[in-house]
Amino acid sequence: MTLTSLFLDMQDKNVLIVGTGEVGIRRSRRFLDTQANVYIITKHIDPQIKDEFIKKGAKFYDNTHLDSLIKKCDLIVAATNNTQLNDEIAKKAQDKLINCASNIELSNVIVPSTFKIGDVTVSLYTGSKSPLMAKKLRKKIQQTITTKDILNIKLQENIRDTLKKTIPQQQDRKKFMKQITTNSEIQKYLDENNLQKAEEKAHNLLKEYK
Ligand SMILES: C[C@@]1(CC(=O)O)c2cc3[nH]c(cc4nc(cc5[nH]c(cc(n2)[C@H]1CCC(=O)O)[C@@](C)(CC(=O)O)[C@@H]5CCC(=O)O)C(CC(=O)O)=C4CCC(=O)O)c(CCC(=O)O)c3CC(=O)O
Ligand SMILES: NC(=O)C1=CN([C@@H]2O[C@H](COP(=O)(O)OP(=O)(O)OC[C@H]3O[C@@H](n4cnc5c(N)ncnc54)[C@H](O)[C@@H]3O)[C@@H](O)[C@H]2O)C=CC1
Repeated sequence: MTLTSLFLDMQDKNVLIVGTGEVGIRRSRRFLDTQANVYIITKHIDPQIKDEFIKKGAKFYDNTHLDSLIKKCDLIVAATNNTQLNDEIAKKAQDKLINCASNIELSNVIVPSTFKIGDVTVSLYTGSKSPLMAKKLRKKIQQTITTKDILNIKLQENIRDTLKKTIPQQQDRKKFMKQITTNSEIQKYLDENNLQKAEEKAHNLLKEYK
């Protein structure tokens, strides 16, 4: 296993997408949403999608700019339906971050199946064995994360700031945090979607703790 999972901050990074079929469009949207500088080489694109992407800051080019854009960019996505061309692009970009949609062997970046709910991002990968199962598992996992989980995260975010100022030892802060996730009154408030009451109770517990 030579892969590890990371979250990259793509803001202001230069990303080149070659090809604007299903995959190229999907990848373009994904990187535009991270506020990367997205450069797109296209032969043909739906004018409505082109407008949407230009509004989000994308810049469009034809094939003659391929070499100079590879040089300029940090991450390259080869997503044409010409697999030979994708391979050539990937080989030229071996010292960059490269996602070759048609050849995993030439990729050093995998685009996982991803969803975001509240402050949680889940990304999963089936080892290039089954993108369809990745999609199915994504939906399955999506259903298991509840509003209450998201509220627990918000509660901990709020209480962590106060804890760092009031409880000096990290191990003690951890103990207190665990207490919050198991306190039945707090959890009942979160069941009722009442974050404010849960916070009040947590702050009261903190006062008692000291
Ligand atoms: C290696 C990888 C690429 C990479 O990282 O660049 C890759 C490769 C390939 N996928 C192919 C096909 C399909 N891909 C999808 C869908 C997704 N594919 C995605 C990721 C990945 N796909 C990476 C591995 C992820 C993993 O293993 O977990 C997802 C998760 C993320 C995303 O793309 O945004 C997204 C689901 C998003 C979601 O909804 O969650 C569907 C389903 C559909 O379209 O509905 C099909 C048709 C069914 C099928 O063919 O299986 C083919 C062509 C095969 C052929 O020619 O026959 C190749 C190339 C090859 O296998 O050679
Ligand atoms: N990684 C993934 O999730 C998936 C990968 N694939 C693979 O990725 C590749 C792309 O798949 P799709 O987007 O579904 O194909 P598609 O057929 O929808 O789109 C291919 C695009 O490449 C463009 N193109 C072809 N030659 C070009 C050139 N010289 N310069 C610029 N653009 C060019 C075409 O105009 C077209 O818009 C295929 O090789 C396919 O096997 C397919 C499905 C999913």
